[in-house]
Amino acid sequence: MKNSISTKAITFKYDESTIVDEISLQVKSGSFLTIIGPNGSGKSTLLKLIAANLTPDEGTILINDRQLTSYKMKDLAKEMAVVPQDTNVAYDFDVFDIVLMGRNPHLKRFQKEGDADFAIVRDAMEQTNTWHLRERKVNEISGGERQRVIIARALAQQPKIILLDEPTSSLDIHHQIEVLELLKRLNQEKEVTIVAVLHDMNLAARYSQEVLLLHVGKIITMGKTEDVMTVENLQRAYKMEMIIQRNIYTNALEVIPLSLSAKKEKRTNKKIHLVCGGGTGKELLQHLLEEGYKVSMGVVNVGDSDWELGKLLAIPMAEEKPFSEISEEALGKAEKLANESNLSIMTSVPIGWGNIKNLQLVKNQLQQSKKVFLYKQNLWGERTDFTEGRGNALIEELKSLGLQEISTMEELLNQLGEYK
Ligand SMILES: Nc1ncnc2c1ncn2[C@@H]1O[C@H](COP(=O)(O)OP(=O)(O)OP(=O)(O)O)[C@@H](O)[C@H]1O
Repeated sequence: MKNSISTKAITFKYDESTIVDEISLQVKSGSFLTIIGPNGSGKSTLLKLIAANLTPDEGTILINDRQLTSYKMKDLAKEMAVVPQDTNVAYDFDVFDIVLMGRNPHLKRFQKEGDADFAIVRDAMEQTNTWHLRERKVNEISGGERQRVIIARALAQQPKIILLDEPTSSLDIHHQIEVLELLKRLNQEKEVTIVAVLHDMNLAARYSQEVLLLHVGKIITMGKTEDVMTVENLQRAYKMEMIIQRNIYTNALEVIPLSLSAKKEKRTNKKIHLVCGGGTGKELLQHLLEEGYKVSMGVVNVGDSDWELGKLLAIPMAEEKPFSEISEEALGKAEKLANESNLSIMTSVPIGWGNIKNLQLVKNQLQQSKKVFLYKQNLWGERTDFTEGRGNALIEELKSLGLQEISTMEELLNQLGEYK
């Protein structure tokens, strides 16, 4: 398959600062590539170089296997349309006329637009949901409406390649999806090559087949979305902790940022063991990690939502098979983790015959004079004991052994502060 875009070691400097640093890349014809990277990494500059709005200091750019510099502007506009980040328009034309300008590259000198051109313009405006704006002045519509008008103009150009710089930045969630679905359709049905700068990594993962990750003017990696969007790659570029999972509805990769490294100065060697389950530990786990504690968990059942988060965060866990009673082996592992911790916290996990042995674990900790807090969340009302009273009776016994009940996160974190 031939390349739509090919750059060879392009470098661009503003004054003495190198903004794009010897970038070589190939975009195959019919690809949907998104460019991601932190602020100032050079995404817009790279796009402007490919769009011929800027000229590289070094290196060459080919568009459809032909030197970019050899194109006349009009010929280039037949091959490639550009939707810039800034969609302000210098002249106050009607919206319809702005979109009609997209037909200019296809007209001969002094040739007037014909019915076919008007039909193409109408179609482009309908696809971008802008037809109703046609008689409005382009600078008297909202930023999001104008963004869609400029996309309509790009469609009217009927190019083989569309470059877009943050095409969804001013759009509400409905129009974001509408525009991206439209780009996906153009890509799949008309084989238009799409290259878009997107800040939203989740949209990038959902719509593009390929991702280019840029960092201080260099490519960290470029390739299939799954290969690029890994915790390791994204952490290198964005310098923060995150988890990546598949969205249960779209099955697309989803990045969930965790504000952990912000609190590095809080790091402590104190360990806390969490006895939780059924999602009762998720919020607490995140707070504990943010406060710098090392956390272990268990016993939790495999597949449980606390277990899932623990897995994603590589938390040491004592685990048991799904829907199974806690085995001696799993209990032993949890005991070991709890023994290695400075203290334990039990959440308001409902007690059933499957997990009642976790109370034994708590009892053992208390009997060794170790501190154990009961975080009383009141998530389930009074329905937390499914063992005909055995669980509640055990909890009363644990309280008499020193289990300390706390009912707010704030108070719990304050109390833990004493153990730092
Ligand atoms: N006209 C300019 N003159 C001087 N420096 C510039 C100019 N335009 C951009 N820069 C600098 O070039 C670097 C890259 O900018 P660019 O807009 O390409 O980054 P970006 O990755 O698109 O960022 P963002 O995510 O914030 O849009 C930045 O440090 C920016 O300050």
